[in-house]
Amino acid sequence: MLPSLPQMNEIWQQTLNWQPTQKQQEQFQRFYELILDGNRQMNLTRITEPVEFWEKHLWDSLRGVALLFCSADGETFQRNVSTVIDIGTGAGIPGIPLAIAVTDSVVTLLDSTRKKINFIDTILTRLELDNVKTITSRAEEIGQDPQHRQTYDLALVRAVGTVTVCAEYALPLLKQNGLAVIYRGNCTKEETTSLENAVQQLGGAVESIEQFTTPLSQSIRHCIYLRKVATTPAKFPRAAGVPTQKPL
Ligand SMILES: C[S@@+](CC[C@H](N)C(=O)[O-])C[C@H]1O[C@@H](n2cnc3c(N)ncnc32)[C@H](O)[C@@H]1O
Repeated sequence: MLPSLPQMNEIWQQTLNWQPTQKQQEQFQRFYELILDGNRQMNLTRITEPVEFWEKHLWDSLRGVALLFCSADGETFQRNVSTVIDIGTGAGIPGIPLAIAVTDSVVTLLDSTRKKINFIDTILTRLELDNVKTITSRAEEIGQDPQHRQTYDLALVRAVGTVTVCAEYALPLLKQNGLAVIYRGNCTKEETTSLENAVQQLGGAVESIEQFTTPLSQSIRHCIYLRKVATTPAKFPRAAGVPTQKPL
């Protein structure tokens, strides 16, 4: 018998002022089971224990986009988030938890590894998700493709590279005033300084850096929020591999 994810409704309520419906809870469970199953063929995640999966994958994914949920006084912080891209999605994290929770957003999952996108394509129907699109490509390539460049309201990047690399991947894809969320464990002063310099070149600004503690293991996490404040110069993103080899 496959292990069951915990419900954790109280924690969802306290941290996001939101609780999954029965259907969403079932979708989270199915996502978890499909990942455990997929893990037998390829390396999708090392986090397989149900409580840890809930906290490190599901809760962490949605905590980073807390601004999409209603605050305690009923206000939604940011309403116009219809197009979302998850850059370097791997097994669909954080994009699939977001697509399950926020059904009126269309979430594009991007990864350069065809095997991972093929896996996601096979699970989307079983998750009953019709608000998800997938692309096998590199962020450097679609960032220069007019069909994608400057078309997204929100870009998410988790565990893909250094903060400046993530900024170079995300900012070209955002519409004016769009928001990038870079999920991090740590965030050092040196990283913040190099990030400030990089985002200026990319037409962005560091809006905020949030530190928070995870609700069960009490680990420290950071989310860096970048706002697109100007057009990104045409030379960014640079050719495939250059952002990592020569970070801004
Ligand atoms: C460590 S995994 C993180 C997966 C997921 N975001 C998570 O948090 O579990 C990094 C993923 O980014 C993808 N990736 C790395 N560089 C990329 C690029 N330039 N464009 C698109 N995907 C990239 C890799 O193929 C890999 O699946």
